[in-house]
Amino acid sequence: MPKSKSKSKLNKSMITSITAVIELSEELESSKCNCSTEKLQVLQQLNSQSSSSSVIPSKLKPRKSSRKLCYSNILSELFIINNNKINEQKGEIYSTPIAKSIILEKHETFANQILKTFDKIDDLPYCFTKNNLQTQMKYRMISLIADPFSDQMDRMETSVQLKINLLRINHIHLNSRLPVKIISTPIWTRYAVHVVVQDENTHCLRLSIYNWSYIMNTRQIKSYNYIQECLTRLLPINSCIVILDPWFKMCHDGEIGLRCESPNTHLLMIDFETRCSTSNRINVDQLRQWGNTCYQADDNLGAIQFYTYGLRQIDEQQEKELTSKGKSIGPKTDECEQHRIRLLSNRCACYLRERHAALALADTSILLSINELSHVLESPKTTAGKLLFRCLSAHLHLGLFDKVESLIKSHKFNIGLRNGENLAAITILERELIRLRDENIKGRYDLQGMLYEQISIHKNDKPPLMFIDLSHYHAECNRNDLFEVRPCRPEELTKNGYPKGSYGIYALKNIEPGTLLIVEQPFASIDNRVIGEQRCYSMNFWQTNEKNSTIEYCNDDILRLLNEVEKQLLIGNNSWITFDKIKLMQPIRQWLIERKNDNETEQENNNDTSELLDNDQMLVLSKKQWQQPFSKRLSPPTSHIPWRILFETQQQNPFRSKSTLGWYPLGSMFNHSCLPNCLWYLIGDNLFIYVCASNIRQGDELTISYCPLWISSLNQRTFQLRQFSITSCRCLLCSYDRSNMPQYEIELKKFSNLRALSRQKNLSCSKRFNYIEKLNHIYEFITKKFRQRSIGFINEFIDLESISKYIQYENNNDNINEDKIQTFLNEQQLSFLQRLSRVCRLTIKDLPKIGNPIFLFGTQIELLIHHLEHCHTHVHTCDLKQWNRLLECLYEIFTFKCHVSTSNMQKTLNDHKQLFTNLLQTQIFLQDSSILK
Ligand SMILES: C[S@@+](CC[C@H](N)C(=O)[O-])C[C@H]1O[C@@H](n2cnc3c(N)ncnc32)[C@H](O)[C@@H]1O
Repeated sequence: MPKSKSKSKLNKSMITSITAVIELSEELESSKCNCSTEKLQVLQQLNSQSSSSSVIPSKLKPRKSSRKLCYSNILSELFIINNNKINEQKGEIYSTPIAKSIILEKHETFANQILKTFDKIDDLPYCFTKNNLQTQMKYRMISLIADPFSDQMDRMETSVQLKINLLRINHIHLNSRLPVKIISTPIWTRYAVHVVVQDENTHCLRLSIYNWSYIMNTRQIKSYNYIQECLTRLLPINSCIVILDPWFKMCHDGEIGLRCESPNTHLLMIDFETRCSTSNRINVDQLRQWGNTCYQADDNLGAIQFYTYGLRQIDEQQEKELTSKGKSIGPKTDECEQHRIRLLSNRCACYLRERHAALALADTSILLSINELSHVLESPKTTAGKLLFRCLSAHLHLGLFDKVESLIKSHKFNIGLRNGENLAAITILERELIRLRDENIKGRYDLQGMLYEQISIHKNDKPPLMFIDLSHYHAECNRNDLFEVRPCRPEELTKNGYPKGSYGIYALKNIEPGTLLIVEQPFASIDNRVIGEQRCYSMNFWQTNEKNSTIEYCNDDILRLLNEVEKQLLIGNNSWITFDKIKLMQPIRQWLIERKNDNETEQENNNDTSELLDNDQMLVLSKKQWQQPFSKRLSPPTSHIPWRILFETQQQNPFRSKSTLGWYPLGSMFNHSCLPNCLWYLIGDNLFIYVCASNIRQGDELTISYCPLWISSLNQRTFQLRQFSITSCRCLLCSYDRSNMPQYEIELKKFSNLRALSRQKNLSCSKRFNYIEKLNHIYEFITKKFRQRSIGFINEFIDLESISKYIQYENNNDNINEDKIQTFLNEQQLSFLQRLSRVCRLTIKDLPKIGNPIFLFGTQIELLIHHLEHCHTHVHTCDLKQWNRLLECLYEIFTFKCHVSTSNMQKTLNDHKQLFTNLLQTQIFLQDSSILK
């Protein structure tokens, strides 16, 4: 494509984006939808044939990761918040509240408008919601306590009671409470629930509840109907709630209302809680049914809550009966026990689905504590059978393989397991037990099988239920005999440019390439493919610096993952083990240390001690302390953690694949290097990290790459690393590249410009060839000029090869350069192995011992395989054998010895081909630069 044409096309697309943004902005401004703090806007309808990308401005499309916008000025305009209005009214007391009828009428109009919007969404392909994360960054808190309700009750008791006409506008009333009654049906927009509330004086206000775990999208995406059902259970008309630290504000739409940013900590569902815990209001059966409804919708947090209410009611009933009979301990009634077993079994299923195996095991422990099981097994057969399996699964998930084996063999389990339908299941269980043991103890995984499964799962397939579908479940593996997680020493911090207080992973021994280090299951994860099919995109933005108004934004999937993190914490809060898992992740760890320092400083000040521990000493002390797990009975050092800290943790998280985004606490202790010695990939949501470089000596740091491998441009790598808060990487590659600036970058830029030109469609063969010759010239130049670089220009090598291959298969209609082209291609082919060896820093004498196997990881090996398959006649038989040995060795390393290659050349080639085809389809760290392939 000629330069001018491509430029005009670019301009055109920019104009489209800007126009659409302005249109959107204007629509937002003039919207009649006055009752909402967020306004739903629908972009013009696509005609059914046109692709989404032609209409949605590219800048509006959700990004895979959070990054700075180049259109920040336009967006600043678009998102301008009417601060003036807010400031005008700051602090004023709302002494004459607006009439109830007006508020209710507005609410109804809004409800109708929202309904229409939801209707419209079914017809319209895309819809955008703007979502300002500023308030979440400031006010949203994540609860870390076991019983949030009693914590809220405690806070309520010590707070001052307020009424609506005593509230100050734009003010957060700390240490206060506002008891209110629900007087309208709640309305759900995608981010908030709006409802009208009334105080004891019958004064009314709109209350907007944001970030409510009951209805938020987590790993599960909740349907509109399901959310409506939840809301009728949670906020029925006339029910009472208490708002803690009420925030009364002028909203963006000019309306005055209450805003609750952190309902899990600030909204006391007093009526809901009483209804669920008092047996004469809602009975155990009803609670179980509500739990089952949640469970069917895969809302396991909701289900756990209802089953727990049910169990509590049974306990209370029993206690009451016992005290009324004057007995301290007496026989439990059969009916009660049946109820209890059912509830425990169901709750256990939820815990297993959410991978809280320890909690699941606690729920099944009733089975282990009963000596004579026949009594339990008299309960409906299916319940008892299920509970037995759940008990075994919980043990399996915890890696207690020997225990599972002995339980299966034990007499008491046999009664329940060896009958009819259970027999088949037990056979499967016994088989999977062998596999899981191999995975956990020997680190042997069927990688190719797992990858294949991953690509063959259809996008809309629901993930299998883990406790039944054991074949999809994989054990964790942790070779902590080979490495340690420890704070970096001062000299390591300086050398690598890591921030103060950084941790890293260090080898405890010399480690061979192809050694598996960890297979980790996520703390929380989401399937990020689902979101691509959602019709509603939101622009989640926040200002990093209020003075210069830099606007950043992130994708919906990041918010969904953070909601999932919160959900995991809420589920696991009754055992501190859950928070314990993430407390070492950098931003969380630092926050805890800062808090500890603050608290101690405060204490010291109070004690009037002027002598403070110096900072470094404090860090060392704190680190030791954080490394120890919290005792089960002790609470974490803090009852709430700001959501912002979780957000920052996510900003440093490199672990995502084409299908999954997750938190891996151990994996996230690895630091980055552009020339790493370890590789990682996600298969499903299992994270694999293994050593792939040679020469790892005891004490060496083990590193991974956070960005795609083999990007030659230092600028590009720096840009990518910035999203992980790494401003200037000091690895070997970056240091070398930086020392050769600016020429280094200029030459690469020349290469990439020419590459773009050579990839244009509809070029004549000779023109394309012209570009290829120039490309080759630059490639040769940089290869020589920067020969001291630890690794050659792999991506440029791949590009050149694939463009040359393209020309080989292209119809050459102008015969001008035919001979020249053919000669060039022949030479390229003949010199391929030599050039590959040069770029991957292999020397023939090294064969089959590879200098550094990691250099061959990527599309370059695909090219090698292609070459050996199609051009083997050019290769000397003796050399061919050596290359085959090299490939065999590499295959073992890349699959960390899970798959052994045979000396059958064709098989080795096929194995590699399959592995890399599958990795390319599932991972994002391998760039498929061969676009013309
Ligand atoms: C996923 S964490 C890695 C573990 C972390 N060092 C810790 O102390 O827990 C990522 C963070 O580590 C630091 N980091 C990792 N690799 C780095 C590098 N090559 N240069 C500078 N900082 C790095 C950055 O602060 C980054 O945001």
